[in-house]
Amino acid sequence: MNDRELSCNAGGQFMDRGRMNQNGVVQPLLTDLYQITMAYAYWKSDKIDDQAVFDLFFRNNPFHGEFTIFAGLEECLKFLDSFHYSQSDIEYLKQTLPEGIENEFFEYLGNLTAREVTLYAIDEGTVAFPRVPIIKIEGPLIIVQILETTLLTLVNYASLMATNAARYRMVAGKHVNLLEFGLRRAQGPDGGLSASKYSYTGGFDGTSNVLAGKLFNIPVKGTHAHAYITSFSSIGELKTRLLKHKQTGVMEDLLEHAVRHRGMLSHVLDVSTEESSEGELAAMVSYAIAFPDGFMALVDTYDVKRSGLLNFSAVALALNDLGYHALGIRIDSGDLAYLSCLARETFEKVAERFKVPWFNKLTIVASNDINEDTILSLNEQGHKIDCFGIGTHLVTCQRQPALGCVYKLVEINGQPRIKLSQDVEKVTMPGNKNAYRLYSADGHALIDLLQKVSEPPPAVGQKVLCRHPFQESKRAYVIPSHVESLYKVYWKSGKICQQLPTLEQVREKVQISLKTLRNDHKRTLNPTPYKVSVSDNLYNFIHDLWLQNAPIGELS
Ligand SMILES: Nc1ncnc2c1ncn2[C@@H]1O[C@H](COP(=O)(O)OP(=O)(O)OP(=O)(O)O)[C@@H](O)[C@H]1O
Ligand SMILES: O=P(O)(O)OC[C@H]1O[C@H](OP(=O)(O)OP(=O)(O)O)[C@H](O)[C@@H]1O
Ligand SMILES: O=C(O)c1cccnc1
Ligand SMILES: [Mg+2]
Repeated sequence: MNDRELSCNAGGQFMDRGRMNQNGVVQPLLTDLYQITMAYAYWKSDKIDDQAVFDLFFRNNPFHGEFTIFAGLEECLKFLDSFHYSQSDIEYLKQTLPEGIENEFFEYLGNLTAREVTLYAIDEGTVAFPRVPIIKIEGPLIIVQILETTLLTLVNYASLMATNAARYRMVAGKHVNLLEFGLRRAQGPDGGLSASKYSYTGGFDGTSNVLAGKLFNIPVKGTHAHAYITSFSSIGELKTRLLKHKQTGVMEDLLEHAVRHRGMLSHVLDVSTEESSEGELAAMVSYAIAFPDGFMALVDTYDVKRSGLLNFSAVALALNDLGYHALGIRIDSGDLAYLSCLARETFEKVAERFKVPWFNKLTIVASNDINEDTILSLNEQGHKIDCFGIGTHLVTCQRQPALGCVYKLVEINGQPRIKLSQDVEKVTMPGNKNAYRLYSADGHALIDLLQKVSEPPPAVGQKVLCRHPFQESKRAYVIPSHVESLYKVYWKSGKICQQLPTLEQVREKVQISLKTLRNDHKRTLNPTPYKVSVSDNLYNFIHDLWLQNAPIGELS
């Protein structure tokens, strides 16, 4: 990937020197104004040396599921690495912030970096659960506060998208190809690029988005649109019919071969050539001449049975005469179960009748408003689809458009902080915590456990009391066969401190991590919630602090 081009292409007008490694729109001013006004107020009240700990976590899994895939970490680290306000940022803030802000504050901002920040995170691509912070950040209050919005925007959609894609992969199974076709429907250009990147992370095989292919090294794939077929209305419009034989190099008339096969096929397939579209035949011939080794045709423009499959088979057999193998078809409307079975039957008939066994293996791509439920339903009905092209519902995350990660202050100057709420679900877990995943002997994740950092980590083979964070009666003893400490230090003293995995490795991690989850946590209908717990010590600490902070009402 050429990082400089990434910046130029994706947000060139905003790019400053030193921000070469990331989409150019990701920069310190990509934040909410209140982070900067708070920074001034903190600064004015002499809080510049205060040390804070913030947790970044979500409260509910998306898509009525019981897991989330954590994604976006690498972008967060690049953001920390390049964090500084440029001269023009400072000029803009001077004009924009309310009058009366002291000039020394702007000098302070101009020198601000993320050097004194420490960021802990779980590995990108790992399954994550509600309330277990996926990122924990420590450092000077002003800078860690300022990072809130940008880190959230980098994690929220990335994780939502990777989770959505992983869910599509789970219902489609390992052997079906999944292509992301959503750029035209995505939430703007940047949403489109992120969608392509994180759907690949979540388990898609490729994208139609060419820039995403170039920037992230994702396989780019595609077929053609109905416009190509409808741009031809008769064979008379074909300006060239000639194609070089792959082996002999002799130029031959591809149309002539196709018309001859079409006549024979009409008997084999029991459809009349009269009813099929001549324009469609012409379009397919011309496309085959352009891509003789990659011929993939859209067959639903007029009528899949009466026209598309007949014309496709005729052109594919014509290509075969000239030494080429077609790739397959795409169906973009109608009953995809029925039509894919019809297409496969057609190919099997042609394979047998014309002695072309590879016809059995032609790829059938299906598209058209596909979502998780459509795939589940197609699976139930039985279908012969090898590849789904999925756009709108994947990239817009139609079933749940936001993940809802939040960023909460949990400790300041060594003192825990708690945010109370009428809604117990929204009460924050105070203090600086560590997170562990406890595994059973068969390798499945049993429970996540949060503890105070001062507590010793749980040990293999030793009984640990795991408590529900808020419901006193819910607790369990767990004897782990394996204990995973979930946090690694990813950023410290101005440096990325771990070898960052490639996108490919994060994609693999997703599948490995999902395998550690029991199937009942992953099923689509009424999945079992995965347990997230706190140690006895942390439980008591939370509840004491809660009581200390909750005002006592008076009735009169
Ligand atoms: N066998 C099937 N089972 C369940 N859903 C299906 C099946 N076949 C197709 N679908 C879905 O049904 C919807 C059909 O869309 P729609 O009603 O727009 O019809 P269409 O086939 O696209 O018609 P048109 O030719 O007018 O575009 C799509 O969302 C598609 O993914
Ligand atoms: O359906 P999606 O999951 O979003 O997948 C992408 C869609 O984009 C293309 O056509 P487009 O929708 O632009 O036009 P069409 O519906 O008229 O084919 C393609 O043919 C798919 O139908
Ligand atoms: O290549 C395709 O078939 C494609 C690409 C984008 C949208 N719909 C289809
Ligand atoms: Mg469509």
